[in-house]
Amino acid sequence: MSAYPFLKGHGTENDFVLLPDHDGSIHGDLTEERVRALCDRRAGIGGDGVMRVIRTQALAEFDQAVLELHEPDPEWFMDYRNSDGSLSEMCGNGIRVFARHLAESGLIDTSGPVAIGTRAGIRTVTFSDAGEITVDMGRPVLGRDSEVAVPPLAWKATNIDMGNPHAVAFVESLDQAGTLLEEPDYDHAVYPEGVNVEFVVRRGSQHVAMRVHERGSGETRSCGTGACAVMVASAIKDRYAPAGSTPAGDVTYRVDVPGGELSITWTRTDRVLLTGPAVMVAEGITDL
Ligand SMILES: N[C@@H](CCC[C@H](N)C(=O)O)C(=O)O
Repeated sequence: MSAYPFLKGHGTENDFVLLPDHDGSIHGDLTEERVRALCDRRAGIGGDGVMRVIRTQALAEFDQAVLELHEPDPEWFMDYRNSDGSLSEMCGNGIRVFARHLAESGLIDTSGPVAIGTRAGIRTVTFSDAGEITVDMGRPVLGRDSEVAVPPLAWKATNIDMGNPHAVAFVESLDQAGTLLEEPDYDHAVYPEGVNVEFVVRRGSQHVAMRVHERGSGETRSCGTGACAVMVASAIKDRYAPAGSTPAGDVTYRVDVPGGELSITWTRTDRVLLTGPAVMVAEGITDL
């Protein structure tokens, strides 16, 4: 069995195992079963997901094809997998941790914006002097609203795609979501690929708090794409932008998650900018 280097990091306690695989040689070894073993919090390293750090030139055909739809060609690609081994298109906390790792390893120049490839397309990250990282998460796409339920309770859910699917439910109290040990019920016709479900309460003006049940990982302490979906749904509800339109001016919300706090701006040019911390906590060797 080969030995592979790994790193561990988190963004607002949404935690990840990173596998540097610059030339793509471990691709075939990273089975769903191995991802599950790496993410196991008792028998493995533990994490909400695994990110393979690979040069885009070394990507397999499918992911190459995704990136060819987007310009310019980024040097690095975030190959994200949930803790159950399933692939996801995008991870807002993960991409900051991914960028932090590239920066700390001297693999990117952090004096300007850095483009990173994902299955949702290219995302650009910017480093601030204060140590936080801002990700241009692209445009929010609104879909058909539906209902989510934690029986016996059910709520109307706003459908927002941030590169991956989200159902945002405004609740009276975050406790209403219960233990979230089970996946909330959702409309499979609206979300045939599954969905991340966010529960939101208002905390103040342009300030909300959320819990999330992530597709493929269960309840996590934070979700960057989820926080962006929550911000957009809240801004629409607060009439900063009529549904299907953009805000008249840039609008910023604070989004509290169980693992910390994120700041999100929806610009009048329809970009969603996610700002938050990214921390590396460990590194070592694994046989996968
Ligand atoms: N935690 C992430 C999202 C990870 C992927 C998600 N579970 C999915 O399957 O879409 C984030 O910070 O955005």
